[in-house]
Amino acid sequence: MAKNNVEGFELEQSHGKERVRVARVWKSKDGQQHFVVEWRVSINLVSHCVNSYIRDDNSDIVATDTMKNTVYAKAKECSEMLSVEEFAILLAKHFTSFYKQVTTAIVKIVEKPWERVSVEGQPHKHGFKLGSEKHTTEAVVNKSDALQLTSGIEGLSVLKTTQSGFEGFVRDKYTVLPDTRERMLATEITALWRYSYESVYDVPQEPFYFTDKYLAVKRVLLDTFFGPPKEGVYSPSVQSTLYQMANATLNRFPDIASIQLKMPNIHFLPVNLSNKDGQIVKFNDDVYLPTDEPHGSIEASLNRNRSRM
Ligand SMILES: O=c1[nH]c(=O)c2[nH]c(=O)[nH]c2[nH]1
Repeated sequence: MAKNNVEGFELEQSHGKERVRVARVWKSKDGQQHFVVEWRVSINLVSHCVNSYIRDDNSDIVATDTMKNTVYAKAKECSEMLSVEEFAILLAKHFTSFYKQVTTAIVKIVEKPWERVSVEGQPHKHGFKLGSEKHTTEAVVNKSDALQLTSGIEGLSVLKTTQSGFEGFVRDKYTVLPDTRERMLATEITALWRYSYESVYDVPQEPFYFTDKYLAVKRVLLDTFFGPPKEGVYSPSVQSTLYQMANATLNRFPDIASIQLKMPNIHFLPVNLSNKDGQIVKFNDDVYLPTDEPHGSIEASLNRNRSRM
């Protein structure tokens, strides 16, 4: 936010355009294979335009309509396919370098998960279907090209039918939940990690560096959640599993400085049914009532100790 003292008050302001949708198609050299991304872009500019608030003078305003058009113009200019992170940095850098009054640009993008389909066992040249979890990013760039870059995953729904329990928690007069070493564990992971690059010039230039990193982080999160394919891994709580996932990510990726994970505990309730004649359904880790609310909310972030960076 830009801060100004005006008429005895402190005014903080920024403006931008939210949810600009763009899709971009690239073609292989021979034109045969197509690639597509669909992005939802939100731009927020911190700029010196206090006169628009207090003097009805818009001469310093970058119109939000212009910001929207810039998304399409820059998408057109990108003749080579690039990662969502690179596009966010490129856009943010444009705003801070092109407009003298813009001090900081914040660009957030959510990528829709279009995935190439296979038909008759072969990857289709131009056919895609929508997947589930989304790749997100936020680039904050200021005039001196300082960068804060975060990426994330939204809506990664996972479930395991065993190797989960919860016991030894606080027990008081309101507690009814029994201790268990056998339950279903289901969650929808939201992850947000911050890269340690501090300037737009520090960012690795290898093509798809951040796309590959996104896929690798997702792999580590999932592998840690599930454990090995045959035996799995026991989860004593969502808290413990969340910590293991965050810890594995920071250990594996030196250029990730911190990670935040949100893992709601989505309950699958045991079904037991009886009537006056007796029991109809006796729960034996088999029939569940899936729910979406209420759900437990468990979140934490893990940061590298600054002294070790
Ligand atoms: O893994 C869990 N963590 C909790 O904090 C909690 N609370 C609860 O009722 N069930 C669970 N499970």
